[in-house]
Amino acid sequence: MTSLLSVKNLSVFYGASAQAVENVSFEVSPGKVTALLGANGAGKSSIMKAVGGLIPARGEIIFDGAPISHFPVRERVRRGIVYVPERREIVGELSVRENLVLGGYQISAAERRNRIALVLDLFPEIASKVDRGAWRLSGGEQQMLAIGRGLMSGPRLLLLDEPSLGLAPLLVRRVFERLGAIRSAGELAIVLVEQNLRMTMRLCDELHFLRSGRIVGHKRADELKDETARQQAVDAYLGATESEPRLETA
Ligand SMILES: Nc1ncnc2c1ncn2[C@@H]1O[C@H](COP(=O)(O)OP(=O)(O)OP(=O)(O)O)[C@@H](O)[C@H]1O
Repeated sequence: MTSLLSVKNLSVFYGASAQAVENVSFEVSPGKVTALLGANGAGKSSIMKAVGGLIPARGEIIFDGAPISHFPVRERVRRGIVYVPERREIVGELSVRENLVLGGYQISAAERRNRIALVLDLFPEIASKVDRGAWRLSGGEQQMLAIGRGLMSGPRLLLLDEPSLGLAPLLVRRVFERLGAIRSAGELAIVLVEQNLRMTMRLCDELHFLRSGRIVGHKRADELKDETARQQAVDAYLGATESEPRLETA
């Protein structure tokens, strides 16, 4: 299958000498979920932000056959790439609806109304609170709003940075259920950064393991179906030399 996203020899530097990502290459096919796994500081968010255009990077980023490295965020969003950041960054002072409108700032008013209806359909938890201040939502609801806002522009590639961060296990399950629904609905591809390996396994097709800014391993989800295989992958790619491994296998 032709790739939707092709990342080639991506490197990210913070300052002249601090290299956070080193020659990372991977492909994402339309409609597939790709996970980036690794301990804290491995470079996962930096890769996502570089693809989303939020930070500068070296290397090639090809989206839908076109090089996009020189495009600003706005143009990447227009082409269908949306980054949903790790800490949600919803605007608490605005209502749930207004937050969704922000996500659809590039589309027509009619399209925006349709998209809001679709998002609220997908996330009934926030549908009943659509005219309330977003600050009143629970952590899980805020995460749903952040994902919903990401969906407003009708993306073809959603970059989801730790959607389960700080959520109780039941809410993690709910968020992942909805991601499963988004996934089965169509051609939307997702690149997911997650610490929860078990949930990620259920959702994703491909997994890339990162350590110190490099991809050190790759598995298809079907190669990691049983606990032993998962543990072996964690030990081989993430475990021993990381000072602080933080990958939930349960
Ligand atoms: N704005 C920044 N300025 C300087 N260094 C940074 C900046 N952002 C990240 N880094 C460094 O780059 C490296 C990779 O960070 P990054 O946030 O990409 O890792 P991560 O795998 O997403 O970590 P986590 O799971 O903790 O979010 C780390 O060493 C981090 O300290």
